[in-house]
Amino acid sequence: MAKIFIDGEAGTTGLGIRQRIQALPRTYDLEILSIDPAQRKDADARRALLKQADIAILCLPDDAAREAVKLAEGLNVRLLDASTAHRIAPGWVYGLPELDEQQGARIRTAKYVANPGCYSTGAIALLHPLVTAGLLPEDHRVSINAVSGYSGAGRVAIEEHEKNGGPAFFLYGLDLHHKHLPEIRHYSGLTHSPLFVPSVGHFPQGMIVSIPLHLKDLPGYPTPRDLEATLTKAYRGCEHVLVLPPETRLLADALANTDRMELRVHHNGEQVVLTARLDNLGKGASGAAIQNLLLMLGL
Ligand SMILES: NC(=O)C1=CN([C@@H]2O[C@H](COP(=O)(O)OP(=O)(O)OC[C@H]3O[C@@H](n4cnc5c(N)ncnc54)[C@H](OP(=O)(O)O)[C@@H]3O)[C@@H](O)[C@H]2O)C=CC1
Ligand SMILES: CC(=O)N[C@@H](CCC(=O)OP(=O)(O)O)C(=O)O
Repeated sequence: MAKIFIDGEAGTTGLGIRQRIQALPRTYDLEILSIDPAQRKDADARRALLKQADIAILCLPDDAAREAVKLAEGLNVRLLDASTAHRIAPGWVYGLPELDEQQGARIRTAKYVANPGCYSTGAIALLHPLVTAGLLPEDHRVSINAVSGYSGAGRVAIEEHEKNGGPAFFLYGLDLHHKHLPEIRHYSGLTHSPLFVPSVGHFPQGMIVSIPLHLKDLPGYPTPRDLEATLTKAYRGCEHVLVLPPETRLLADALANTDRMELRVHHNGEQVVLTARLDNLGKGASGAAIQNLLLMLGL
């Protein structure tokens, strides 16, 4: 039986992971080690559970995640970190199994796996295959727009939205230094940091990441079909990522409570908008963590 400790189990991501583990078939034989809620921030109590666990999933703010890694030093436990702390850190494997054909195998044997950011999952899934195929030059200057459900900002924001009605819609990250940019740049293969404008709508779960491109600016003037065919080939056989035909209207929360992501190439022949739709708490967080956990366990 594999023992799993979810550090930060009571938070938004932690809760989603616990519910998903509990819903897995019993034959997977997983045991969740839970901490006494009164001791959830006590370093000794956390280390004691890290010592017993085969895998610990860190669902903590970045500083607390870094602290957990220190607490686990010298122990046999493998770590899956949902925070932003280790996404491009040396020695950590990026937990996006669909990144390329080897990524699943890298995750399977890794001691340290970093779960991707929600926006990053959509952006990298759209950009990486196009850069790899040479359709998008590495030094192309890319803009990314995105909207997330309010659960993306954690428990305190959820309470604010649900108690006070919350704002209908807002842009944020307007200093243009969003915390996901380093991983987006690193794993998409771009040499320039994209211009990224995230936003939040007054709906709990869901996300659309969209990337506009002028095809005439790309080498060889590719067609929308070239882009779609490249994405389709990259994700053939992937259970959680689907490349689908364009739509005229895309609802941001249509995949709420699923662990899927849908990619589309919308176009008018000369201009395209690539879109990734997902649940920020599903493929954008807890669903991805379960995918990684099962890979790490060889299940
Ligand atoms: N929400 C999302 O869509 C996504 C979130 N993430 C990442 O997952 C991590 C958790 O986020 P989220 O679940 O939204 O956040 P929440 O605020 O909902 O939950 C964080 C949890 O961590 C606990 N905690 C805080 N400090 C410590 C500590 N020092 N030791 C132990 N426990 C601690 C909190 O307890 P208390 O509330 O009592 O302080 C809370 O239970 C973050 O790094 C976030 O960036 C990743 C992908 C998406
Ligand atoms: C709506 C909202 O605020 N979203 C968060 C990102 C979600 C998240 O916490 O992502 P990671 O921890 O995986 O990086 C933000 O923009 O900071």
